[in-house]
Formats: sequence, C-alpha cells, structure tokens
Amino acid sequence: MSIPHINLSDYREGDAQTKQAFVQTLGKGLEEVGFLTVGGHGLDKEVIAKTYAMFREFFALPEAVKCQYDKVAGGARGYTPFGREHAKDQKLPDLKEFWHTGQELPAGHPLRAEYPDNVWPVEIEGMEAAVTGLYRQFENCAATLLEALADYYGLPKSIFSDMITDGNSILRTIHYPPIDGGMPAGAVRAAAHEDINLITLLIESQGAGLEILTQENEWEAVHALEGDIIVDSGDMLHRLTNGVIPATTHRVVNPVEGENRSRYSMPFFVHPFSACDLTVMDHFVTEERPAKWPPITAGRFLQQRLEEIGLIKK
Ligand SMILES: O=C(O)CCC(=O)C(=O)O
Ligand SMILES: [Fe+2]
Repeated sequence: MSIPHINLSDYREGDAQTKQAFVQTLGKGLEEVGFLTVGGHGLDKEVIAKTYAMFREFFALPEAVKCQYDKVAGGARGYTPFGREHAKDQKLPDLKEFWHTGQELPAGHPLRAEYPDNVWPVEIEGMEAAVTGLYRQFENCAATLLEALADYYGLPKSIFSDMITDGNSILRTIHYPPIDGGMPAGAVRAAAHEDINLITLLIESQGAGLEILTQENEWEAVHALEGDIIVDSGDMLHRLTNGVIPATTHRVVNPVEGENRSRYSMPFFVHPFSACDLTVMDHFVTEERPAKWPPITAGRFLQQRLEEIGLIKK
C-alpha cells in the first residue's frame, strides 16, 4: 500500500465535505499505514531552510566544541555525539549525531520545573530564535492533526491535542555523516524502530534513505514532495488506541555508492506532558478486544523506552 497524502489546508480552510475527506484520509492512513505525507502544514519554509543551514554549520564544528553541549539534562537537551543511540534490541549504534530542543515555558508556569532549560551553541548566531519559532509551528501543526484524528473517531475534538499542551515534545535535528570504513560494520544510519511518542512530524531531509515496513512486510521508500512533511504514529498512540493505530516500523538505510553524502533531517517528536494518562481509551475497548496494556503515565512510559535505546541509564 502506498503512503497517503493530505493537505492540512483542506482541514483548516475547506468546506464541510473537504474537511470530512481530509479526516477520513488521515484516520484511515494512520490505521492502515501509520505514515502520511502532509502539504499545507503551515511551517515556514524560510525558517526551515535557515534552521538546516545553522545545524549544518554546527555539525561541521570540531567534536570537542560540539561535546561542550553533550549530556545536558542527560541528553534531553543539546548534543548527542555520533554512535551513542541504538534502536531497541540493537547492539550496533545508529550512524548519526543529533541535537535536542525541548519545551520552553515561562517562569511561574506550573509545569516549568518539569523541563530542563534548552542550550544553544554560542558558535551559531540566531539559532535560538529560529528553532524556538519552529518548535511552536510544529506544535500548532501537531495539535491540528490530533484534532482531526479525534474527529475521525467522533471523540471530543481536543481529547488528543490537550495531551500535548505544554507537553514534552522534542525537536531533534539529525546529521548522518557520509559512511566511511571506520564505522562499525553492519551499522546503519537508523536501524529499524518505532517512534516512542504520539505522532512524529518529520521534515524530510534532502536525501533519500527513509523506509517503512509495510503491513505486507516489505520495505518501502518514503518519498515526500518537496516542501511536504511526513507524519507517523508512535507507540503512545498505538497504546491509547489499543493497537488500532500501529506504530509503523521504519529505518534510514545507508546511501548507495555515488550518493555517499551527509544527510540531515528534522523529526519533531510530539509528546504529552509527563503526568498524562496513557491508559487505553474506552473508545477502543470492546468485549472482543479488551485493553491490551495496563495504565501508565506518559512520563513513566518514556523513561522505560529511553532506557531501552541507551539514551538514559537504568
Ligand atoms: O531521518 C529520518 O528521516 C528519520 C529519523 C527517525 O526515524 C527518527 O529519528 O526517529
Ligand atoms: Fe523514527
């Protein structure tokens, strides 16, 4: 099955029929594929280009400079060097380095203490303004998609989007360097995995490599039109919906010969606030399909999964 496409302006600005068609394509697309491409998303093209350019500059800095920003809040913020993260149940590390930006709340906000401060490389001018602006645009886009998903199930409109208000979402900017002989044999840019969070919005990189595992158990390349983003569902949505929405397995394969260049990408992992209840929702529980998982909070669930992928120690 191919990856469906939606245009978010159909939902934001369309008439009732256009909106309904959008909701159907989104809901079915998540249930059947777990990945869609999204146009009309409202993210500012120029800010995206500027952000990519800044991170290209940052990742080109000497390792010793980048490592000043390592281990900030246990890796939740700042820089994570090449070779640290590995997919769940994988021994070999992914061939990537990345930077994390998280939620920023004003002083006095009740959840302020939950979130470690972001850090910004002094070497790159203007990064804070560009990246925090982009973070808000991603949050808006995610909230709208989650409202449309609630419509699909006939649930209260903000049932999913309320979970991400002042949530623990993470913008990850990734650099996959060119492959060289010194890298661990058999390792790949990003080994097969499912995302942990509710949904992920992904600004597709300039560079091929992303593949999903289809329900037919075949790897299929994801192609987004220039300017589109990709949305996929993660483990938290899988759990809330009692498995109705899959967390589709995906990976980033190494480049073929002749295309061995750096690859950059920018996933925005949409997370609830940590006290958010991820108990399977009643809507998805029936006599034939009892709840598959016990109650858990988003914070506890995240903790478990970060331990599994080597980002935090048990
Ligand atoms: O780099 C990409 O295109 C995908 C990255 C990804 O799947 C992830 O970081 O979870
Ligand atoms: Fe992923």
